[in-house]
Amino acid sequence: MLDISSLSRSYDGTLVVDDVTFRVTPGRMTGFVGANGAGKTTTMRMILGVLAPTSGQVLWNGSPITTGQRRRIGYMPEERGLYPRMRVSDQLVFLARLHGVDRAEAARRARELLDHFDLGDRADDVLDTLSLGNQQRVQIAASLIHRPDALVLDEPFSGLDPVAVDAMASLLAKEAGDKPLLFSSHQLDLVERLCDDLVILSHGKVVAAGSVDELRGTGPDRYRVRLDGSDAAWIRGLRGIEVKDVDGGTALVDLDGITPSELLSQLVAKEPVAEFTRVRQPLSAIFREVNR
Ligand SMILES: Nc1ncnc2c1ncn2[C@@H]1O[C@H](COP(=O)(O)OP(=O)(O)OP(=O)(O)O)[C@@H](O)[C@H]1O
Repeated sequence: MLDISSLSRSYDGTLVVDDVTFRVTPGRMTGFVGANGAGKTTTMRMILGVLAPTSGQVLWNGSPITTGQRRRIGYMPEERGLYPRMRVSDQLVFLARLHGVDRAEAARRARELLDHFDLGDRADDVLDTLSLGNQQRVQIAASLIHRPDALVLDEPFSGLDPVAVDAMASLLAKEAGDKPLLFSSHQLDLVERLCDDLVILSHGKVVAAGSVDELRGTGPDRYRVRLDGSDAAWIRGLRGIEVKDVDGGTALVDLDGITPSELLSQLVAKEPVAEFTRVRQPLSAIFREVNR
């Protein structure tokens, strides 16, 4: 269990991470989102210990994290940091060796990851001869090379095409298994699809955190209603709802003091109902709301 506890960081007296607290639960993918400059990278650097917090701490299984435990985190830094002129496999073996993995195991693990990532035939190529997307895959492989106990990945999916994103995401989920996995992203649709939990940062503060399901359920109690008839305008006259939109036989309504069954009863009393669906907020709406 990885806990970020009241972490703050200031630069020249300006707080850029402000009392940030959240949990990265093992076995659940946690997405870390926020506008440019919100403080995601700074927070991740403090988790890894490459940047000292002004105050607060990082806990591993309830106790302040040690240097040894930090070394067991797989980190993909924003600035990346592989050697462009080094062969792909040599690079992975080198990184594994830095983590204390013996040479034979490092070579085996590098081969295994490259095969998983469909890069087996590029193992002996120099990194910068690979496409940017494939270099990105190698970066992800590098964060996994020492079989880490947790993963902290800064924008791991940037630059990948949608098919590669899905492939990488399922490999990451498999590799992470029941370990904590935190990743930052600007791609909200992707975060919504992949993550179990979400932390939204705005101007250095956590403005929303929880399971994606919980967060999407926090908006208005909104329903889409499709009637058999061609004009749903009459529902504006019903009590206990606020009609947001009417388009032919379809209407979007927020409940305002009545239950869904009460609304449905009022509707069917007048006309057959072809569809009655709860509309959950997309993540993009929550994101806009908290960043206002
Ligand atoms: N070394 C530094 N010196 C001064 N200010 C810094 C330094 N590093 C980061 N900052 C500032 O801290 C704030 C947070 O930056 P950070 O990189 O953590 O945001 P971010 O959420 O990762 O942004 P992005 O999504 O654009 O990568 C920004 O205002 C940035 O300018």
